[in-house]
Amino acid sequence: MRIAVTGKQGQIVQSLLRRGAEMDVEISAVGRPEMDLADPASIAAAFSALRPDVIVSAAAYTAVDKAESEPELAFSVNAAGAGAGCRGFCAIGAPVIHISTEYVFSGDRAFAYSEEDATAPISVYGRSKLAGEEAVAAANPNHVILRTAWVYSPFGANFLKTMLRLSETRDHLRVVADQTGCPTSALDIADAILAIATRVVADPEPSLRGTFHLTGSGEASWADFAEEIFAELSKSGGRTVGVERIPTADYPTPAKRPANSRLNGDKLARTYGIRLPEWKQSMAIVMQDLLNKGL
Ligand SMILES: NC(=O)C1=CN([C@@H]2O[C@H](COP(=O)(O)OP(=O)(O)OC[C@H]3O[C@@H](n4cnc5c(N)ncnc54)[C@H](OP(=O)(O)O)[C@@H]3O)[C@@H](O)[C@H]2O)C=CC1
Ligand SMILES: Cc1cn([C@H]2C[C@H](O)[C@@H](COP(=O)(O)OP(=O)(O)O[C@H]3O[C@@H](C)C(=O)[C@@H](O)[C@H]3O)O2)c(=O)[nH]c1=O
Repeated sequence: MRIAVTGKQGQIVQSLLRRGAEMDVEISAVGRPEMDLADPASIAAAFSALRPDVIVSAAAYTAVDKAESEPELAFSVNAAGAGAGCRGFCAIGAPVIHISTEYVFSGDRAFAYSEEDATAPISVYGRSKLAGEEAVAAANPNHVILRTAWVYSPFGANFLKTMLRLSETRDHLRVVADQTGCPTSALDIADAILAIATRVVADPEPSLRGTFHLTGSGEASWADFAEEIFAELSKSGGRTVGVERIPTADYPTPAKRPANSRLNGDKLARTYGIRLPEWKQSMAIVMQDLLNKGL
């Protein structure tokens, strides 16, 4: 199976490339400078040379706070760019697996969100990703949209690496405790993408298409996540860092985040038999990876 993925340095791209190398799957990463999602002409040109069996649409404008002051760029990459990319993919005839986010929801409800729940994004990033889902679905009926959340990995920028970096200069951090979700390892997402790709390439069954939720199992607040990171760090002989649990109101940011970021993964479990491991288990693996590299 040949896979093309958009983006080069992103967490999910890098995780897919690692898993692809381990499992001997051919994966081509297509991204800047040759392919810029803000430049539709570059998308068509980049894909005309490729003949993948499946495309993973993983590139996105992911700077949640910055998007509030750059809405045009966020929309051109996450909505118009994602849609233009998928029209190109559709011409190739390949199915597309598009990655989206729980930030398409408002976070106002008390339970984990299902695929049928109404979307109502509260940030520019969330609105641009929702517009991207709509553009992808309109461009290519042969699609799987995977909504995930709170992604971390040994690669790129993420909350886990931010906590480790900040802990180098501080023995105490203030972290919000009233937003709940589930931390999700990009390596686990890569495993799921490869399993889903294998199925959609081989089987035209309509129920394998559509929107699915995919996060680590269990739940946490950002403060729980930070405490677990520092517990792992200290277990490995590293620094001791205290976490002060604070309300969102005490950590003002340009973009609003959903109070409830939890996603219900039952549909994916039912359809594909995929459920990701408990988040603490996966986090320990990523921490070990980073600590082995001396980070
Ligand atoms: N991070 C998270 O917590 C979550 C992420 N998601 C979604 O998952 C997907 C992957 O996220 P993640 O791996 O964390 O992303 P990263 O922020 O790690 O990387 C973003 C990727 O998008 C590429 N990119 C950004 N702008 C452009 C552009 N104009 N043209 C081409 N490529 C571009 C980057 O390119 P380059 O290689 O040049 O740097 C990079 O490869 C995204 O769709 C995101 O919305 C969903 C839920 C949670
Ligand atoms: C650095 C820091 C953040 N926080 C809070 C702010 C915020 O509410 C929360 C997470 O902050 P971040 O900016 O790292 O996370 P954020 O960029 O909002 O993460 C999101 O990224 C996009 C791409 C997604 O799709 C989402 O699923 C989600 O993972 O932690 C603290 O409370 N203390 C701190 O020291």
